[in-house]
Amino acid sequence: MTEAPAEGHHAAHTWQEARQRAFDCAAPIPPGPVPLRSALGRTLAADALAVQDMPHYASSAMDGWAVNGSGPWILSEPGQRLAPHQASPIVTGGLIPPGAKAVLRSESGVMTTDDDGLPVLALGGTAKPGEPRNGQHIRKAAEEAAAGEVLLTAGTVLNPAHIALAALAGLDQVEVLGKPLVRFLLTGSEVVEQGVPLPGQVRDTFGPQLGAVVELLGGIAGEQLRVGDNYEEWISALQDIEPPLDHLTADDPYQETEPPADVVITTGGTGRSGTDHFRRAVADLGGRLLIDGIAMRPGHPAVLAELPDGRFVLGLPGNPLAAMMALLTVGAPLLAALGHRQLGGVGEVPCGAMIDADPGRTRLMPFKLVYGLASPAQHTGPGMMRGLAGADGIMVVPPHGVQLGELVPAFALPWGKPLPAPKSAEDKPRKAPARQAKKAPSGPVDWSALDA
Ligand SMILES: Nc1nc2c(c(=O)[nH]1)N[C@H]1C(S)=C(S)[C@@H](COP(=O)(O)OP(=O)(O)OC[C@H]3O[C@@H](n4cnc5c(N)ncnc54)[C@H](O)[C@@H]3O)O[C@H]1N2
Ligand code: MOO
Repeated sequence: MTEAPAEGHHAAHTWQEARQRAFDCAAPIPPGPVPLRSALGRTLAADALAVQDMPHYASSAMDGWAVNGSGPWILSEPGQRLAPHQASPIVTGGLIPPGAKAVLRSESGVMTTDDDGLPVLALGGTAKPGEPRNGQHIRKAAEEAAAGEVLLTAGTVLNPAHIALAALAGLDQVEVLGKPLVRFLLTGSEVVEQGVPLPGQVRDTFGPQLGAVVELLGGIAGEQLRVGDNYEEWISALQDIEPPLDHLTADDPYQETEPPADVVITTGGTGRSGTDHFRRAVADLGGRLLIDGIAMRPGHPAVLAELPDGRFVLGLPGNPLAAMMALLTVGAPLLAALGHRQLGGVGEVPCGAMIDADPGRTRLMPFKLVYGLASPAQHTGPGMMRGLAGADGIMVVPPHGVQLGELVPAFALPWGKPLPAPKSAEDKPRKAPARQAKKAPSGPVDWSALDA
């Protein structure tokens, strides 16, 4: 389907084309090892095996004495081989000495003397008859797993217990599917990071937000770099957006420092004014544009490029809501492709309003669900965040508009609940024929909640 070009002078992709192109242009990042401390939420690319028996030695489960045979026992030095009727002190987790058959808990034994006045250990205290049974209170070697046993299978999404198990198994790192590392280049000399902005200044919405959204979209949020509106700053930031050298810790075998980014997300500078440098910077670096504008609103100036070193650069418009819509349209499929995931589906919701046509462009409208109908949110200007902050999802309104009650394509927010499942056939609203203006049904819908 070809839509008319969006505002401006260049042919843009449709919303659907842009999503698909962002997904198709990237290949999954190959698997690689990560240290256990970075493995949470990662997907195992290969089975994780026990490096050695677990536990790898027989140990005591109690504080007390390792004993051989029945009492009374003559005490010997800890760690030495025990002959029958010998015992030696041991603590929980201690290595069971050769010859030991069981562990007597400290509360079940007493030190006393034999007929010759020599010190011996005898049953006493809370000891039960027959205590200790053979093997009692000994954690046998390999009782959890034998060396080489598969503990976690490929495909497992690692939770904290999996990571602890891998550590217990003697692993320092695990092989996981690739996950895109994203760095941020936030531009604009009018942007301030804290306090109340003066006229002409604007509070930065991206710094506190983008990393979190990228993580929700399956990326790893890396460093943020800020530059003003000067072209030289822009280009050197895009060239050198690798971490500063003082982050390098040469003696850390697991690299505390970030590896090169897979994706750089820039904010602002996508327009075509003198201070908007995205396209020129990409061209000067020898990169190529993959998406140059999208026939959608808001977010139409979004750009996606690939640099000669393989990094993708996603240019988000400076307007905060526009940037989010561009990120969900282009960034989400790109990160999914790089991260071994499928292109997210687009669902449908019944529309709670009639939305006029806007030839040539798709509109992305934050909506709230009111009695099961998607009602366009208020406060959704490209520079506003209030509508999105309270939204249940985003409607993808086609250029020809939507009739009241008609099903409209929609997607859930990365931080929100999934869209409600479509209702059964009988109570599913009918798809109204496109472009056919119908009168709004005067059915028994209570709109009072919309005023809330
Ligand atoms: N003549 C035209 N002007 C504009 C067009 C157009 O088609 N023709 N499109 C408008 C649309 S739509 C958008 S979106 C913006 C895109 O602008 P840029 O990507 O070049 O972004 P900037 O100009 O740098 O900033 C736009 C706006 O966003 C604010 N901003 C920037 N960074 C932040 C931040 N970190 N936090 C909050 N707000 C930020 C900035 O102050 C501007 O108000 O172009 C329109 N113009
Ligand atoms: O398309 Mo702009 O991105 O509306 O704010």
